[in-house]
Amino acid sequence: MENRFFDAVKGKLIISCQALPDEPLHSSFIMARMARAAKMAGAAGIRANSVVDIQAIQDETGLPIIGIAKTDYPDSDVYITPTMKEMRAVAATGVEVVACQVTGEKRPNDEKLEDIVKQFRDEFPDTLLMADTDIMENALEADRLGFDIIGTTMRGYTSASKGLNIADNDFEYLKDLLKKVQHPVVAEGKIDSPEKLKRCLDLGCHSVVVGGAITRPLEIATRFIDAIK
Ligand SMILES: CC(=O)N[C@H](C=O)[C@@H](O)[C@H](O)[C@H](O)COP(=O)(O)O
Repeated sequence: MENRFFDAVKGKLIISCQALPDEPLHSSFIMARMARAAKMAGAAGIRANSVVDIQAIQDETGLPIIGIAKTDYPDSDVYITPTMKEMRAVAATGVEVVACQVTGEKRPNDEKLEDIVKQFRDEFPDTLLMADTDIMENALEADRLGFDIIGTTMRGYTSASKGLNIADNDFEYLKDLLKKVQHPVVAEGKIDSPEKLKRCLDLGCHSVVVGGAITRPLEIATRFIDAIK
């Protein structure tokens, strides 16, 4: 089966529609409506968390989806689709891409990333794999392991990348990453303005994911409130 993802999103915007249980909009119904708005605005794809949200968004939009399952385990800091169990559940929805965290940290149950990739390829040969990375070392490891897409999702969110922002020094890190990896790069994480989206595409990213700046009203409202504090 041909995977439509790369053609569909090339040079375009993917909108992440996510709300965890502790967020005000937590609801598959609401996420599907968010995705409807994203599609109406012209988004080429959606990124979504959890099997139920993914299914609701598939029904609502028919757009290609990057699927994840955020899951906390007591023995690991890796939470984005951390084990083969979540990878399987997400892939079984029929999403075009499954993304998982690649940040060099120990995974739950001591699962090894290399084994997960092999197993996933065996079970889901038509589904693309995206690596949610934080620093160059881990992005290069994902590239070496054959991930189809190198994402910058975790930059600034791990101890190794604390305090860093993808936009630092006019996207210096992204420029370097684009030179060093073989697989297409999808910029994601803290891209919070149309200008930054455009810059990432101009630099050569295959596509860009924007989330909170579009779909998290609490985050958007807080930026306004902070301006008058
Ligand atoms: C670090 C982490 O858990 N990131 C998550 C990954 O799926 C989402 O919470 C983000 O919203 C998504 O990556 C898009 O990024 P931003 O919302 O910054 O545009």
